[in-house]
Amino acid sequence: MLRRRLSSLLLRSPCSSAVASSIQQQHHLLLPTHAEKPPALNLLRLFTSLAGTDGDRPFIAFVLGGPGSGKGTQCSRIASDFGFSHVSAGDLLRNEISAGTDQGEWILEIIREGRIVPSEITVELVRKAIESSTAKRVLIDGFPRCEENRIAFEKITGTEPDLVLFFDCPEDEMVKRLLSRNQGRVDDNIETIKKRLKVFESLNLPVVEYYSSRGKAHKVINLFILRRVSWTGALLVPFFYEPYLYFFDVHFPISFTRKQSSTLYSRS
Ligand SMILES: Nc1ncnc2c1ncn2[C@@H]1O[C@H](COP(=O)(O)OP(=O)(O)O)[C@@H](O)[C@H]1O
Ligand SMILES: O=c1ccn([C@@H]2O[C@H](COP(=O)(O)OP(=O)(O)O)[C@@H](O)[C@H]2O)c(=O)[nH]1
Ligand SMILES: [Mg+2]
Repeated sequence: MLRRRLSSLLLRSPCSSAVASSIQQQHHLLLPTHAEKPPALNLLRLFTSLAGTDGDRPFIAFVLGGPGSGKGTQCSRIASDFGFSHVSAGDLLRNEISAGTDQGEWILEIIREGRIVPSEITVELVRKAIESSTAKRVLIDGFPRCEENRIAFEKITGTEPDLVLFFDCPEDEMVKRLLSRNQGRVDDNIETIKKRLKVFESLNLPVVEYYSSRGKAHKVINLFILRRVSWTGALLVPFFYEPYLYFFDVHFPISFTRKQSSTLYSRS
């Protein structure tokens, strides 16, 4: 309750809109002119709305972003605050490994090498998780990882996501976070991280771009900006120190070309 009140204050705060508009300006040049841009989406309004509560299937949001961009952290928060079910594709795969299933060993090797597990495995795991969830709204964290995943999911389930959130975060920040994540993961070492970043850029960004061209993807600027600002001692309150990015009301359509997106990512 307190969190929601704080967040609505934050949404209205001049500080957040100033930072938002400066970020928007910063990225403005990267955005090509599209005749029809999807309307900006108020994430908080969406999370608290009744979207997805009256159909035969849940409201589905894909949550994409580079490794370490904060998908898992923020999904847990959104799920507990707004009643979403949180389906993490990576966790589903890791469960297979720890359950010692036939395919577990093979999955472990793929994850260790930072590659993408074949669609027939992941789509099935994600599909079952969605089906067994009783929630009206589901966050699918870290899937689809590539166009092939996306096409297989849409074909097998006959479903498209209602929304795609793209967590934007510079590479150096992602690397720093992964190296200090301390979850004992076989893929959080610098060699595998480099491979994962390459896979993200070459295979996962096209999925974001696909949904962006269909007006479904929305970029969420990562809180690292607020964290940096906060160290400057600007008008900030303690809860800014928490990685609480989804309340930071910056959301605008993503529409950048591959070349432009790599510029974005290679910026330090
Ligand atoms: N906005 C943030 N600012 C700083 N650290 C963060 C932020 N979001 C997540 N983290 C930290 O970064 C690491 C990676 O986050 P995680 O949510 O696991 O990312 P992903 O699921 O995208 O790989 C975790 O240790 C998490 O605590
Ligand atoms: O749909 C998916 C999700 C994950 N992975 C594999 O699982 C690893 C870890 O995924 P997770 O989403 O947990 O990593 P994160 O991006 O959250 O750090 C990835 O690098 C891939 O090797 C995959 O192949 N397909
Ligand atoms: Mg994760």
